[in-house]
Amino acid sequence: MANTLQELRPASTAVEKDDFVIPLIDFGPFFSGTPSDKHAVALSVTTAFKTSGFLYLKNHGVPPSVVSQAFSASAKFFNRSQEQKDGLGWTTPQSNRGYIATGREKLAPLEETSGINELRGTAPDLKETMEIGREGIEDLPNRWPDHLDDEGKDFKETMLSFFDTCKTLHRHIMSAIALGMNLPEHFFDEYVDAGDNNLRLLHYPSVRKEVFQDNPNQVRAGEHSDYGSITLLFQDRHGGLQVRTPNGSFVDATPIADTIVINAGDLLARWSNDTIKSTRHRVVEPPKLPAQDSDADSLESHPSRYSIAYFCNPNFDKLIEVLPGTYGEDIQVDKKYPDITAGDYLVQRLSATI
Ligand SMILES: O=C(O)CCC(=O)C(=O)O
Ligand SMILES: [Fe+2]
Repeated sequence: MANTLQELRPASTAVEKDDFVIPLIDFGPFFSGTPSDKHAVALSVTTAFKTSGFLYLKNHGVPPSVVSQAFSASAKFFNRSQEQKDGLGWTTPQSNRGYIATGREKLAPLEETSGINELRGTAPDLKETMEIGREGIEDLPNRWPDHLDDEGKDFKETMLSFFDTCKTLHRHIMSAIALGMNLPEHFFDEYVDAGDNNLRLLHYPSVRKEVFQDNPNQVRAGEHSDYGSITLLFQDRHGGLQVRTPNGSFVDATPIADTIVINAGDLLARWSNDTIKSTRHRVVEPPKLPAQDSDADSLESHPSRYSIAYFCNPNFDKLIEVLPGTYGEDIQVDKKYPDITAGDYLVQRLSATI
């Protein structure tokens, strides 16, 4: 049995502050290792989700060239005129597709969404995003720029392919979670095969440093937890992502080349009867650079930052019932949540922030 302390220990540590650790996990053996290697990876992944709620993944099977192609198509998209982007605007939480201009969405913790309009006014998120949903849903078209020009056609092709690549990785990670929770490896397959996921391209425009000096509440993206099952986050090298530790302080989730930051969302926490944690995070002014890059520190503005978040969800029509093994008389834990369909849960959450 692979359940020894040694194998529970993740490969290495990516982020550490006080007792809070975000591991860097090598996913390679999950694909090609022995059954016991695979089990060890699964336990590392699940342990990370149960403790910090976050992990960094390497050897995840998404080639660096595929990631850089997605980043380059994203940068070209945000470089379009405001008029073209507004012409592809986001409309409703039900559709959750299209372009969202700076200041429209204000991410906030669930219990604070009532004050959201006030926050939107004083310190709007300094970001613009493009939301891409599952392709081919009747009445919910993606807002592609393919009718604009060839670059728009390339954008569509790149993003559809990236969506599928991420969808496959989602399935593998859910298999790892299943094994790590003593469920059959393919337990979640029927919950994730539809790919009701959301690909969000993010652009944090270049911003003058005095904006942060003048307003201590100013952030690039407000503190929040994600809504779905897991999020695959690809970040560029600029930094600014921070994760909240249990004592309420924040720790930098510093970019590590060729890794994906993966965090659990609220619906997975609920599904797991809160054995898995959905941890709050935010994006702030980038941290000061190391001495050798100090030239950039003397500039008046921070450069643009790009990131790509792939929000994974269970199929919208699936009923989410608290997972077996996370409650019951034998472990003396109550079932904390009633059943809800994934789609109903997610539309409720999205409606609160826009
Ligand atoms: O841009 C990032 O690094 C994080 C974005 C994020 O957390 C989100 O969009 O939910
Ligand atoms: Fe997030």
